[in-house]
Amino acid sequence: MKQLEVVAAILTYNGNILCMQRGKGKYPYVSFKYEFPGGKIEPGESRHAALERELREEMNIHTTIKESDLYMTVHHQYPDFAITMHAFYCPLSSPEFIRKEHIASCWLPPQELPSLDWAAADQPIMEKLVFESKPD
Ligand SMILES: Nc1nc2c([nH]c(=O)n2[C@H]2C[C@H](O)[C@@H](COP(=O)(O)OP(=O)(O)OP(=O)(O)O)O2)c(=O)[nH]1
Repeated sequence: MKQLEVVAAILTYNGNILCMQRGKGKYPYVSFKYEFPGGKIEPGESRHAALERELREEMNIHTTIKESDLYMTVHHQYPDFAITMHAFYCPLSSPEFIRKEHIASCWLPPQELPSLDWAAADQPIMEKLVFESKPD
């Protein structure tokens, strides 16, 4: 079974989180799902360098990711492959980006994240963001 190692960014600005919608792809269960932008780590690449590269390539976002900003790692088994996904927290100083690969995007406050149709691997990350945003 193919095993992917993926990095993804929880991009935040003004208390909102950037949600990106994938287009149609090879696998129906990830097609059109919402996700955190990122992608596969290339051989020899560190996690933070991979994520910085993906954000530049996919969105023209130039930012620095620190290993200490790791928010959560999830393992998920899809029908045709398994992924390990490392999600990094990444506050932005500007909400500007170019949507090069996704078909839609939106900024949402954490409590509204469950209104979108997320990729299954993202579900635990999304739920943690919602939980941690609740007042005590
Ligand atoms: N980037 C990203 N990928 C995710 C997330 N959740 C999730 O299940 N994935 C899956 C979808 C893809 O099958 C895989 C790798 O992401 P990717 O963006 O490089 O995938 P891709 O297949 O579009 O890339 P490519 O092969 O065309 O280069 O991880 C997520 O939140 N962000």
